[in-house]
Amino acid sequence: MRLVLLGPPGAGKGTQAQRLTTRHGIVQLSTGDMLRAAVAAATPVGLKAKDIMARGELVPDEVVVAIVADRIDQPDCAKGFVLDGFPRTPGQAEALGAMLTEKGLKLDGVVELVVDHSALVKRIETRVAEMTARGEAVRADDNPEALAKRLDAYKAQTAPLSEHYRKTGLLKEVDGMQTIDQVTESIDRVLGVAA
Ligand SMILES: Nc1ncnc2c1ncn2[C@@H]1O[C@H](COP(=O)(O)OP(=O)(O)O)[C@@H](O)[C@H]1O
Repeated sequence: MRLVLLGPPGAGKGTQAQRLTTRHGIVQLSTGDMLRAAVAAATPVGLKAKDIMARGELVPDEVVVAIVADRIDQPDCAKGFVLDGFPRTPGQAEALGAMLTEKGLKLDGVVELVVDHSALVKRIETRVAEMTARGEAVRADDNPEALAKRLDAYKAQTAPLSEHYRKTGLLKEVDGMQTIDQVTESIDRVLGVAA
């Protein structure tokens, strides 16, 4: 199964992607996690991405596309994957389409977690408070200024992808305001798969 998870920051993509991996034996490809790993390891990509990410802006398409292209060639992706945080721009969606066509693969679905934007700020504040309480490091972009930018970037560059995938018949919308378990059930339902 090859899936894309769409949804704004704080929509719960990471949580649901994780659940999809354990339930369906596919791998989670989170460009956010891959980029944060590159920043932590101070690789050339990490050095390029660090400040852009901390500001809440988008890393250039060619950087992210190259990372994903390398990753989906790895053997563990053969059984399928769920892309979390990619594609995020029309250019990335086009690059993904080309990449898959070239490999003779296709997407099975694009699941959009539909959430109330006013709830997102609260969710991210809660995530920060919980991580701080556990003594974990908080993400550099989990602050009000960067979050506002991430939401703006989503609205301007990522939200148009819903329309694109609706036209191709791949889009499946799920109410992301339900409980975590209910969202998981709804995803299984729209995909027509049982856990
Ligand atoms: N596909 C992508 N294209 C460009 N930048 C990306 C992409 N994925 C992640 N990033 C960078 O990493 C940051 C964090 O991404 P992510 O972990 O998916 O966070 P969230 O969905 O919570 O905003 C983004 O704000 C952006 O700077």
